[in-house]
Parts: sequence; structure tokens; C-alpha cells
Amino acid sequence: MASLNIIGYLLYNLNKIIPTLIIAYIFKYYFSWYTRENPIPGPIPLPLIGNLHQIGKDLGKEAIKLQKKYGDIFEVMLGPSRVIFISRAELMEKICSPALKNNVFAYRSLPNAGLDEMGLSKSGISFNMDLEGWKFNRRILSHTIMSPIFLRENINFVNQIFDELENYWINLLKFEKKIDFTKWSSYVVTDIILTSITGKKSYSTTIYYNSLSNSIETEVPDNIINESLKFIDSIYMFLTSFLFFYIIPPIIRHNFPFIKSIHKKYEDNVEWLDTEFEKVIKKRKQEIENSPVDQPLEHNILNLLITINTERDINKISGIDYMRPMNDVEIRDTIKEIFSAGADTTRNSLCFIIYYILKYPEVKDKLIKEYESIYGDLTKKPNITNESLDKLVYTEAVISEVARLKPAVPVFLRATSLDTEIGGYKIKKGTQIFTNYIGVHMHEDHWNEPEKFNPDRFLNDNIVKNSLLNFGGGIRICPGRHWAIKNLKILLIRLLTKFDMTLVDPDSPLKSEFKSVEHCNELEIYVKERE
Ligand code: HEM
Repeated sequence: MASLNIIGYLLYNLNKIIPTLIIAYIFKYYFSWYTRENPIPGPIPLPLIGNLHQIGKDLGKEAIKLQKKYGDIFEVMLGPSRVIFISRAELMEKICSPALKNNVFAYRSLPNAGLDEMGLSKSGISFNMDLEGWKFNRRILSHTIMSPIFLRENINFVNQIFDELENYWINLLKFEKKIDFTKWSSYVVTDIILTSITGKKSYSTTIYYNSLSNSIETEVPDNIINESLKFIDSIYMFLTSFLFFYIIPPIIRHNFPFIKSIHKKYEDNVEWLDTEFEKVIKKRKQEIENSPVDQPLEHNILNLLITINTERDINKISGIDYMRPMNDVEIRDTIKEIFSAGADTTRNSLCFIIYYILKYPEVKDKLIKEYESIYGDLTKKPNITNESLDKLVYTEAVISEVARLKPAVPVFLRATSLDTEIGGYKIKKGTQIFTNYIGVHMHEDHWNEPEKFNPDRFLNDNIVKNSLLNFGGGIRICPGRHWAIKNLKILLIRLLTKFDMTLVDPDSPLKSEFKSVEHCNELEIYVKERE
């Protein structure tokens, strides 16, 4: 009877109780926030969402705005979680430490249910919380893509794909001079990565060409078209789903009606992709097993990963500490990593570079002069070798300058595994750090006229340590950086020596937005063959 009375009282006074509870919650929220330990300047958060309304719009651009307002180290709340942004070269010292032992920043992320559900926290490289596994996979990936036998073959892969693109563009140019470069770059880079992994022809560029052209250049069977399209969609869905899994708490993903169906779609996609990769690995293992032991294997990434530390080891790098082959899950997740970390970054970097080169024709002329000095007569197809790529000093300066102004990864993650101190602030073990690379790249203390596009600064200036972090730094520095730069160089040589390109709208600013990486939204160019 007494409990009924209480329920009745509560129901009767609901209109007073709910506002009181809300006010108490808000009061408690702000009391905790204002009295938090080791506070760092930053915007005042809102209850429940924190600063998501500010940061969620476009991480790269918002990070710069907040840095201007709060300084080189500032904190924000992402929902209930505190995150610290670091935006100055000197403050990156510990994050960029190459020492493996007692490295405060060895982890990318704090434990995260979304990463667990995506299968990323116990496997692969970028988000692997098992440091032994991370070290093993990372080392093998680095040895594979840096090995001379792979890099030699890589030039053939990229050249083959460019030859195809060249033919398609020449055919299209008979009718239409305008090229949507964002689309082409996406398909070309997907094909480069797919071909480097499998050693087999991949069809994304062909399928795209066929969709634009009346004259079908290469017949592709329907089943291959469908498989390729499904695979490409699935890879891009995997990339897009990352932020969804990472930011949205499981309780919302699993229970809210609309969000629940998105979650299911993304979850099914992860499963489908894993199964597809597993099928490819199984088939290739069988092919290797069936081939005679003395028959040389092709130097693609899949063969290299499957045979590493086995009697068929193509690279003969078994001398490294880990004397065991990779298992199928390790191979699968390393390949997935190459796609997820390498495809979007490389293709958006290429778009940004093309934009700046076309915007600054004097830079384009200097690049062509560099190619002439190294490859001679440019009316013939250049004979590209890895040694010649290493001599392209000006090209490298252009790639660095574009990456400084427009890094494909403007902000990324690291987490503290020990208590530490940065810039005079105490930071506790288990804090999520956002490395604000774009903030460092645009810092007036590190760069003279940081807004200005000036590749020569990389030829003349003394570069401040840790002030160019387009590939990150320290023990988690991008293992694909040399491969990516080589691919960008090959594509630039081939594009600039074969075609004359101009921007359709030279006055338009570069249109990009942050979606896991910085995406080039639009890049229309006019193209004609060089005379
Ligand atoms: C222009 C293209 C690329 C850019 C701008 C880029 C940028 C980055 C950045 C900023 C990081 C974070 C490093 C850090 O935390 O210090 C990273 C990590 C990584 N990148 Fe790249 N990347 C590119 C291409 C590639 C390619 C082609 C691969 C494929 C092999 C790759 C594989 C990885 C992996 C596996 C990691 C995680 C490393 C770890 O956590 O130990 N990246 N990349």
C-alpha cells in the first residue's frame, strides 16, 4: 500500500521530478568537468554529447579552429570520453619516439567495443591491442612491400594499369575533354593495390571506362563486373563504417531502430569481406602447394605473405626474429589493412597533388624538366626504375609540400599506456590523444608563410624536427610510406609526360572534407595529349 502511494506521488509530480533530475544531472556534469584533474584549455562541452557537435562536422578543419582558440594542446569531450589534441612539433617528441621499450604511445586507441566488433583490436596492425601480434604483422608487411623483388614488380603493375588508363583517356578525348579525376584516381589506385596483392588483372578502371564510353574497349564478363563492383563497394563500406563503429556506443548501435539496421548492414559487410579474402587466400595457397618447389613464384604481396618463413620464402627474410609463417587470419587482416590504410590515402593524395600542380603551372613545368633530365626524350614512354625514382628530388618536394598543406590524414589517434607529461600538462595512462598533424603543418612557428604553396621550402629550408607528419612518426609511422611515394611518383611521371592537364575551374578552391581520411570531393580537369 505504501509503495503504491509512493508510485502515485511520483507519477503525480513527474512534471517536477524530471526537470529536477535533469538539473541535478547537468549540475553534476559541469561540477565534474570544472573540477577535473589536470585540466587543459578547451571548449566547454555539452552534457551527453560533449563537443561532438563541434568536432563531428569536419575533424581536420575544426581541429585547426580549436587550436587557434585554445593553443597547441587542448582537450575536448567526445561524448563521455576526454580526448587531447596535440598540435605542435616539439610536443610530438614523445609520440614520435622510435624506442619500442616503455613507449608511452605504443597503442593507437583505448579499448573500444566498436573496434572489437570490427575484428580490428585483436588482429592486423593499426588498431591491434596485442603488441606482439602488431609487431609481427607490421614487420612482415614492411619487409614485403619494401623488398627489392616486390618493388621491381610494382613498377610493372603500375605501368600496366597506367597503359590501360592512357588508352581509355585517348579514346574518350575524341568526344569529351573533361575528366572527373576523383573517380579515375579511385579506380586506378584500387586496381594498383588489387594487382599488387594478387598479381592478377583487376577490372575497376575498365568497368568505369565501359560505363562512360559507347565503344567497349575490353569485354569484361558480367560475373567479373558484378564481383568487382561488389568488392569495391564492400571495401569502401568497410572504411566508412569505421567511424560509425568507433564513435557510436554499442548500446545505441544495437538497440536504436534506424541505427540498428545500419549496424547490421556494416556488420554483415565485415563478415562478407573476411569470407572473400579467406577464399582468395585458400585458393592461392592451394596453387602454391600444387606448383613444383623449384618453380619460381610471382612477386606479388599475397605470395610473399603466404610463403614468408616457409621453405618457399621468396624474399628469404626468415632471418628476422619471428621464425614462423603467418596464419590465414594474419594474412587476411594484413591484406585488409593494405586496402583500408593504403587505398583512400594514396588516391586522395594523388588528387591533391594534381590540383596543386595544375593550379601552379610553373611547378608543373619544373616537374616536366626534372623528368626530361632523368628520362630523356619524353615523347617515348619513360623507362622507370626504382633507382630513377629515388633521384626525383623536386617531385618529392612537391609531394611533401602538398601533404603539408593537405594531408590525407589530417588528424589521427594514439593512446597513452603510462602516465606522462606533455607541454607541462600531466596526462594520465589510458588517455586518448588526437595527433593534430594539420595543426603542426600549418604552424607559423615551424613554417614560413604556412598558407603558401612553395615546394622549394623542402629543397632549401631546414625543416623543423617533427613538423611534417603526413605519414605520422615513431614506432607507428606509416609502414606503407615508401611504397605510396613510389606509386605517386610513377603516376605523376606517366600523367605529366603523356597528357596536358588543366583545371576546369582554376579559381575554384580545392574541395575536400574529412571522412576517416581527407577526401577530395571534386576535381574536374581538361585533358589533351601532349605534343
Ligand atoms: C599517401 C598515402 C598514405 C598516407 C598519407 C598514410 C598516412 C598514414 C599515417 C598518418 C599513419 C599513422 C602513423 C602514426 O600513427 O604515426 C599511417 C599508418 C599506417 N599506414 Fe599509412 N599512409 C599512406 C599509405 C599507406 C599504404 C599504401 C599502406 C599499405 C601498406 C599503409 C599502411 C599503413 C598501416 C598498416 C598503418 C598503421 C601502422 C601502425 O599502427 O603501426 N599506408 N599511415
